[in-house]
Amino acid sequence: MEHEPARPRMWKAHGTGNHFILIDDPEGALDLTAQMVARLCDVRTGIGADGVIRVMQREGVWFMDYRNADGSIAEMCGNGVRVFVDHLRRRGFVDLQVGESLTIDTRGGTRKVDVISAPAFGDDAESGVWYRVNMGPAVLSGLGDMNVQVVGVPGTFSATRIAMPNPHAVIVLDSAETLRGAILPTVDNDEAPAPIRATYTPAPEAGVNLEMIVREANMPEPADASQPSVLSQDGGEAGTARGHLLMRVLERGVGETASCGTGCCAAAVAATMAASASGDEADAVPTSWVIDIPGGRVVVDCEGVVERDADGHIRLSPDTPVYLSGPATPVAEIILSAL
Ligand SMILES: N[C@H](CCC[C@H](N)C(=O)O)C(=O)O
Repeated sequence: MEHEPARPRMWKAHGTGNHFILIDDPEGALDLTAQMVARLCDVRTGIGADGVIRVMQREGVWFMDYRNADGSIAEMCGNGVRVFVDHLRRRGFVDLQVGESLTIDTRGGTRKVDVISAPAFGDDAESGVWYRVNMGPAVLSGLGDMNVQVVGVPGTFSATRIAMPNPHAVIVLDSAETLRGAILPTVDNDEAPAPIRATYTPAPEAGVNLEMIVREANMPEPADASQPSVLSQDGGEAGTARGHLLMRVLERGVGETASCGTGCCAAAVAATMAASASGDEADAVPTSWVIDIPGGRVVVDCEGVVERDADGHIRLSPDTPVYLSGPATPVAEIILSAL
């Protein structure tokens, strides 16, 4: 008797509202097409997700095969890395306790992930765990060479473009109210109806993720100086100046999402560059940022990433990594009926 090939097992999980379908494929046997990814991610006729993560191994190393909701391939996904490692732990693929680390592989290179205790301001009572990811160095791809217009936000904004290594354009808005007023499509920007499309001049050839940030004057409670930093658990500098950002994001290949990990890293680096350029005393420039996105809160640490060369010009260190810390939350195991 002929047997149907076993269907791959799938799960749904999110990292601060950036939601993913995980497909177990340890042997890398599945032929995952762009069309399959797009069908799974369709919120009406599929499961609905911002992206698909195929859980596989390459030469004995766990590899995050990440795809955007439209089926396109991205180099990296910061929230995805946390969700990926959390899934490996829950499935028993790895044995990893708080205080331990795992190095995984992605198209953007290897990433070391520490399992840490959730900080006091995290809302992760269930697991009590956060993940802190070494996201590698940020690369400056352009400063003031791209203008951005967003529907609902008056004016034209000069972008700070940063590769993490996926491409990001960060613009700074003046207030939380302005940020709330932005109208963003829920599909890839190029596919959106013209009246709600964000405009990039010049248009980025391989697309771009857009981050809109607002710097808040005050730290959120209770994440003030009296709280232990999630960063200090791994040698982060006690007394590092901290800042607070609000952010919304328009993801390449997806549309507006509730969170973007690589985008938060790009935003933190851009905010540190802006604070350095505004002439703040070096030790008052925040290098650790609490970032509130619509789907929750993450922390980005970029100590030593923004440097000044001998002529006083701001540049990014090619060797110093950016760290992203945040939660990972399982949602469901999926049994497909159709698709
Ligand atoms: N749409 C992005 C990839 C998703 C990254 C994001 N979800 C994250 O958490 O880093 C891109 O095409 O570059």
